[in-house]
Amino acid sequence: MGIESKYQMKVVEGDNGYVLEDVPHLTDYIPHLPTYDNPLQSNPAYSVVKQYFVDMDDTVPQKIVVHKDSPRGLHFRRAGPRQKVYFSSDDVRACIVTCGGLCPGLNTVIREIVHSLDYMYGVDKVLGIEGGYRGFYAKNTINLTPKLVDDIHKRGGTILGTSRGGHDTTKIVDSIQDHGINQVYIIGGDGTQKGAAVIYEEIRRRGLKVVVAGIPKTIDNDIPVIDKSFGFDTAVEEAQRAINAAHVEAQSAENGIGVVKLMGRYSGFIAMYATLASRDVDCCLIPESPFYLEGSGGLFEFVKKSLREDGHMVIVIAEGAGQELLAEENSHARSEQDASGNKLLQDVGLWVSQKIRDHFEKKLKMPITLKYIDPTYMIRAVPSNASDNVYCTILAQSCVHGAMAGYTGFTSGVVNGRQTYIPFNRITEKQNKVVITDRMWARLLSSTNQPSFLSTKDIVEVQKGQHPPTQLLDGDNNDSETSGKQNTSMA
Ligand SMILES: Nc1ncnc2c1ncn2[C@@H]1O[C@H](COP(=O)(O)OP(=O)(O)OP(=O)(O)O)[C@@H](O)[C@H]1O
Ligand SMILES: O=P(O)(O)OC[C@H]1O[C@](O)(CO)[C@@H](O)[C@@H]1O
Ligand SMILES: [Mg+2]
Repeated sequence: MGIESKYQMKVVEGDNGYVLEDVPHLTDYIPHLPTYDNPLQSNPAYSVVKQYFVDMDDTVPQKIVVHKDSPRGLHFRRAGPRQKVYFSSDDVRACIVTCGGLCPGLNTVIREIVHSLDYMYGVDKVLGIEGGYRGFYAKNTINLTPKLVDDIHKRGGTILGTSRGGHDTTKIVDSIQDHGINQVYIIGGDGTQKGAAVIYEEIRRRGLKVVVAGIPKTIDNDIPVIDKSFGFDTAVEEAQRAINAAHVEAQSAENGIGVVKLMGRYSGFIAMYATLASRDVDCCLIPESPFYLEGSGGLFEFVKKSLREDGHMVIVIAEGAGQELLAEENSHARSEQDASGNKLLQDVGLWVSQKIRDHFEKKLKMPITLKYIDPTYMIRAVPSNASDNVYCTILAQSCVHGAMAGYTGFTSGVVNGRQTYIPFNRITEKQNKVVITDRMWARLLSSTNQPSFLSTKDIVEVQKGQHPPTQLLDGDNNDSETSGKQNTSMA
């Protein structure tokens, strides 16, 4: 096996098409670093566990459904504690920062990093950076102790605060150096991980013995490679309350329609899973599946049919759905961005509700009762549920093991149910989206019986494999079962 560096990517190739996309290590740019026995060796909790330390050669495949002759494909380094560590406990000065929008579980991850560092590795110097990236240079720090963080997992939000924008690489790395920090734990979404990648590069350029480790956070579940992001399950669960309310309202009125808008800027995972979970939703609209209102196979026709058959209906719409329809109508509207450069979306829930009202009440003179529910921030401001708490704990522990072992420039993530270290580039190169030619979307369509909004021409082209490679119809999770996407709890 030979190692070559491609754009700071460590790629190891082996027999039968085996490829390991490895993560950087401090020794890649600082040779002859001293090592220490892992303190877990004398920790009563672990010393009796057989093979607790991860074998250096253990890797995790990205594709788990394979054919007899298919290449073994991409692998990631398996996460977990190593026999040797590259920091003595007394020397570690860690910091934790949370960036981007809120997500259930942020506090759990903070808690578990602090606890893991202290209880497993005897590290008691952990700084909390307040207010996201800009907190490195514009805010005070707080000392995070196991006692201080003991019950923060019961609260929503992040005790450190968060923000968008304000990523000044030089100032951030200067601050890391000034504080003598040598382990940086960065919790955030796709933007945050891009920021972490440039911090890592600058640290490496300066030749510092500082580990940069990311933990992916996003309720949109738009981070690629990993099975799912923490907080997603909680958000889907919380969304059920809004859907239930919409259903009750719709059921109790003549021609009742409940419209629920859920988060999901570019990826409709929350809407898709909330719909699949609920069974009360008749139509789910997501950014990846363009829809139309008028004519055969359109939304109005489906609403009319549902009202005629059931007397009521519930529509779930992801906030990023139908934005192209709104843009067509408001072509003069200025496109605005948030401080991180993310496009600010128009309220599609309000828009579609008004369109339905206009169509049925004004055009068809058919009375309807439409209730629009926008629980947007409610689904992400709650504390994480039990399964997300466990998930956050595992992610945090793995991240700490990797940092202590000297790995850097990595994100801690679960791939096919296994803990891995994934290079930043792989995490940031694209966004994870619902692929509407995947089985999962087909399952949803079969469950709601809603129109697919695809034209016959689209369907024929897809079947013939002639459809142009668009983000809407192509993805590397061509079969969500084979990619492990969202299937950690599925057989
Ligand atoms: N390309 C980039 N390079 C450096 N920093 C970035 C980049 N993109 C975003 N950031 C920084 O990362 C932080 C978070 O980014 P953003 O607001 O897009 O949220 P996010 O991490 O994607 O989370 P989410 O979208 O789930 O809320 C911000 O402080 C932003 O300045
Ligand atoms: O917190 P803000 O800036 O209002 O951003 C909201 C966005 O953040 C997210 O919750 C995560 O990216 C999106 O679903 C949503 O569009
Ligand atoms: Mg983002």
